[in-house]
Amino acid sequence: MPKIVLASASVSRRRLLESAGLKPTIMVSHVDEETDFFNAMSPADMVIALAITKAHTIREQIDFPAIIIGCDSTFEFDSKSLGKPETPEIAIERASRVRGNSGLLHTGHCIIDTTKDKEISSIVTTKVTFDNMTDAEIADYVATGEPLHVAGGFTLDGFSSPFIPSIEGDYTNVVGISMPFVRKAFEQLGYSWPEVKVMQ
Ligand SMILES: Nc1nc2c(ncn2[C@@H]2O[C@H](COP(=O)(O)OP(=O)(O)OP(=O)(O)O)[C@@H](O)[C@H]2O)c(=O)[nH]1
Repeated sequence: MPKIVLASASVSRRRLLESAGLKPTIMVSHVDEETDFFNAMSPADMVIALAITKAHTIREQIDFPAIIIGCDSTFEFDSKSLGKPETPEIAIERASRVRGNSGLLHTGHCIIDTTKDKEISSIVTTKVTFDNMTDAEIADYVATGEPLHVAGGFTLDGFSSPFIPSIEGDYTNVVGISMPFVRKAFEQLGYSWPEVKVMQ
């Protein structure tokens, strides 16, 4: 039985898999995402390219039967990709722009079955709508530090949840990995969900 390997440093992704009963082995790809090559792509193309790169980077490092899952998320607003804000100033500027508006949270997924040499890659997109946050609410939210390290600078399941009245599409996709997509991908690879849950 192959191991499930999550090619990600994301605690949110690990938690999503584990809370659905999966037992992933974590292997961080350390892929450099901030290159001109990726930044020149559209938001949707970038997350697929990065998910594939992360999964293949780990593919080259392992010699045991595995199903490798690579992901990348970004928030598309005004046709631009808003990744992790990294600084409070950028986080405040972004929140001021997206308040009262909607954007698209794209997550690229790449799933490689090394035992069958098969690979499934796809993007899942969720529309996220923000309430009108006051300047004080934005400052208070950014001061938590949480938005600095997440795509788009918001957390649907964290401190910004009071400011997101609606989403259209998959909730888990926003948090970091689309679990309905993962289940379908495993089915396409020939594994039932109960089988997947005993892989480790
Ligand atoms: N909990 C939570 N995390 C979010 C949300 N939106 C984005 N993220 C996280 O933001 C991060 C997006 O950055 P990525 O570059 O895709 O992933 P990473 O965390 O750098 O980890 P790698 O896969 O190793 O690159 C991921 O960890 C997502 O789980 C959200 O609403 N809730």
